[in-house]
Formats: sequence, C-alpha cells, structure tokens
Amino acid sequence: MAKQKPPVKKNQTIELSFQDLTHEGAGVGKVEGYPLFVPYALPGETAKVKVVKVNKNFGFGKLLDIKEVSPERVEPPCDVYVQCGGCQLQHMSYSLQLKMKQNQVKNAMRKIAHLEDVPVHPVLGMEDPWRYRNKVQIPVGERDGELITGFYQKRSHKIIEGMDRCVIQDEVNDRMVEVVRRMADRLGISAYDEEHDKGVLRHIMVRTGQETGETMIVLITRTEELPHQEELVKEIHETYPHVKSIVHNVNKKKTNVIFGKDTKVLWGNEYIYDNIGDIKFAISARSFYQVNPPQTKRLYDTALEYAALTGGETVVDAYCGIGTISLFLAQQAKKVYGVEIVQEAIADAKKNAKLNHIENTEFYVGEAEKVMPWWTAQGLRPDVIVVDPPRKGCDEDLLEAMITMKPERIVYVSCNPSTLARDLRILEDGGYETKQVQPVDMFPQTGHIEAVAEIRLKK
Ligand SMILES: C[S@@+](CC[C@H](N)C(=O)[O-])C[C@H]1O[C@@H](n2cnc3c(N)ncnc32)[C@H](O)[C@@H]1O
Repeated sequence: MAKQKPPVKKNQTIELSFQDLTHEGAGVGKVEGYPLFVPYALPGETAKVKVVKVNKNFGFGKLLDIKEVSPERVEPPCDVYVQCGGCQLQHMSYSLQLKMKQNQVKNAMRKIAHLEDVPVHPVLGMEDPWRYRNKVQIPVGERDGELITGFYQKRSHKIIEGMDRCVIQDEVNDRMVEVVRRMADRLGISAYDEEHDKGVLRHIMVRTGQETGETMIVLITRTEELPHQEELVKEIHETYPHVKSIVHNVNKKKTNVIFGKDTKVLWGNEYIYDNIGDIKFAISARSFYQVNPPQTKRLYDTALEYAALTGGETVVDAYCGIGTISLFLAQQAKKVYGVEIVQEAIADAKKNAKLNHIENTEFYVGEAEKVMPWWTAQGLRPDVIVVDPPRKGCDEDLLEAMITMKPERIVYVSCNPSTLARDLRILEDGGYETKQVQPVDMFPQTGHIEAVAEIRLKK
C-alpha cells in the first residue's frame, strides 16, 4: 500500500481550527486527519498558522494570527512569557488549565495504565494561582559590564533581557535576587562566563519559608573563593533581617547542574524553617522541599486520607526527602520508615522528627530500589507504603519489592501522570487495584500536574 504523504509542507501558511490541547498545552488542529501541534493556540480558535515541522504522523506550527478567539484566552501578565518558556499556560484561563490537567491524568490512566473506569477527580486548584513558588534558582550573567540575572531563553543559555520579576515567584525572592545582584555588581564580583569557563558567580538561589518568612540565600560560584564575601554577607543580613541563612556552594564543573558538591554556611543557620500544617521543617540548601506549600498541605492531606491510618500501622515512605510526608503519617501510625537517596535530606528528616517531638520514625539513606528489597529480605511487612518518586517514576525493583511486601494499601504521589500510569499498570498486574486518583495543581501556569493515587490489595 502506498504511504500517504502529509497534507502540509514545511513553511506553508494555512488556516487551522483547533479542537484539543496536548499535555503541554499546545493547541491541536487537524488537516485531513493529520494533527498539527501549535503552541499558544486554544481549542475553539481558528488561526493563521505557519507549518514549521512536518513529521510522518504529525507536525508543528507557529501561531501567526488568531481569527476566532476563544473566550478562555487571557492576557499573560508576564512580560517575557514567550521568550522564557518556564510557564506554558499563562494565555489560558485558570479554569481551562485545571480542566486540561484533569484530562491529562484521565488520558494517562486510559491510554497507558489501561484503566478506563478509575475515578480521576477534578483538580484541586489554587484560589490565587500566582506568586506561589517559594524557591528561585537564577543564572547570573553580564551585559555591558553590568551583572544581570534572568532565566535562560527557551532552548538556549542566553539570559532573557530585562527580566526583573517572575509572576509565579514569591515577591520576597524576586526582590532578594535583585538586591544580591546589585550588591555583587557594586562590589565588582564577576559573573560566570559559561563559554570561556571563567568568572565567579554562576547562580543565585533564594528560598523563603512562606509561613515563617525566613529566607535562605545561596551563592553558587565557579571559584573556591567568593571575592568580597564578608562585605556582601554583612550588607545582606544587616539590611534584611528576614535572611536567616547565607550559604556558599562551589561548582567548578562545566555543566547544566546548578549545585556543586561543596556547601558551606557563610552566615547564620545551616537551615531555614517553614511549617506545613502544624509540622515544622528545617530545610537546608540542597534538600528537596515542595515549591508550593499551601498546595503541598492539600497534597499530603489527600495522601493521608488514602493511607487510611488508624494508629496501629507500620508504614514505609519511599523517596521521603526531608521527611515531610513521613512526619504527617507518623502522627497517625505506629511506625514510619523513610528512605531517601540524598544524605543531607535524611539528616534534615531526622532533625525534623526531633523538632516536632515525633519518635516513631526511622530514616535511611539509600536508593529506595535497593533498600526496599533488603527490607523485604529482613522480613519487614508494612501495612501501608507511600511512594513519591521523581518524574521518572518508581524503579522496577522497587515496584517488585512492594508487590512482594503485600501491603494492604499503597499511596502513590506523582509529579508525572505518564510514569504514574506506567507503574499503576505494573501494580495492577501484581494484584493491586487503583481506587481513585486526585490531581493537585502544585504548578499553576505550567503544564505540570501532581496526582495522588489510592491503591489497594485485591481481595
Ligand atoms: C518528588 S521528591 C519527594 C520528596 C518528599 N516526599 C516531599 O514531598 O518533599 C523525590 C525525592 O526522591 C529522592 N530520590 C531520587 N531518586 C531516589 C532513589 N533512587 N532512591 C531514594 N530516593 C530518591 C529525591 O532526592 C527527592 O528527595
């Protein structure tokens, strides 16, 4: 049979109507059944589009001119929305964002997990979906002899010009980035020059505890020394008393990874504190801490509800970070075992347990996929397992260990619906049943969605 040629050509300009959205928020329109993905187009719209890439089964277009505008289209408040690419959904109403994300999770359940009937609830969204991020990591560069800070332009390492705020960032963090940049500039500290691998300041990281108002500043340099360190540190903490910790991290490698291995406190505490619900957390520079605390509380409350603890259970919290979920669980369980790969995070987890006078937790450093089979061999048989892996999902050895341990309930917290669905299929085949999935919008204005799944051992 002769292969059908795509009905469009590269660089052709066409008029296209949009019916759907990809999971990244691009509009989907079809020419004779051939789908074209067009960023910033919305369902219900008709637009002039330039075809920019033609693959065998689908292509990409660039939005030129919208003829019929969707009522869901809104003006993005960010001045550098298109250059930046950090947010993908600012041009659509928040209610459409939530619908799109619910569909994304439903589609993953249907297409990847082959679970047609699992209830996927409406997304728990934010009342005010702006300025929610508690942490910023921003590159430092130089233009016309002056230090500049800003995110990289999409698919490049060129800092966006004139970027002085980020509308999803906590205002305190925005301000502190500017303050540190100006002070460093005045003191003559140079920016890291990636191309020639010279210069000093690579990134500024700022994290603020939204409940406590405490701020940590991390200065990441290429060099062992931070010139004018004492003046810089003194000026920051004397002017801004909410800054409780100033940290120096050295990263000598030519790499995209932001942090290097060596971290030392220049001034103040090694930690800042923040609260989620009634639990207090100490957070150090390198530790993972969810970026949207009010939504984190809703996420953990859902995880706790699905864990259905009565006080007598043994629980495992795999990928436990600084023990956030573990400590919530521990309040309602007999014993919680946490495992996490980052050593500093486990030190924080132990500290956090003490800080909150919680005595029924044990935390271990290690790869969850190795520690869990070892626990299984030791005879540990938890009643409930909670997993909260990175985007790539759970390792197969860990899924196998869970199936062998046979807990009554598994709670899967996920930041990637595709890997969640892949892993749910494995658990279903291993004797488990997915009861319900609750998406939580931890990252408004972006295409990301978090979800919690309740999974029970089949009777
Ligand atoms: C999505 S975070 C969840 C952390 C924590 N549950 C929370 O809510 O703050 C995933 C965590 O998994 C850790 N991690 C990544 N790979 C791991 C592995 N193979 N074994 C154990 N932990 C791992 C990361 O360091 C990170 O802290």
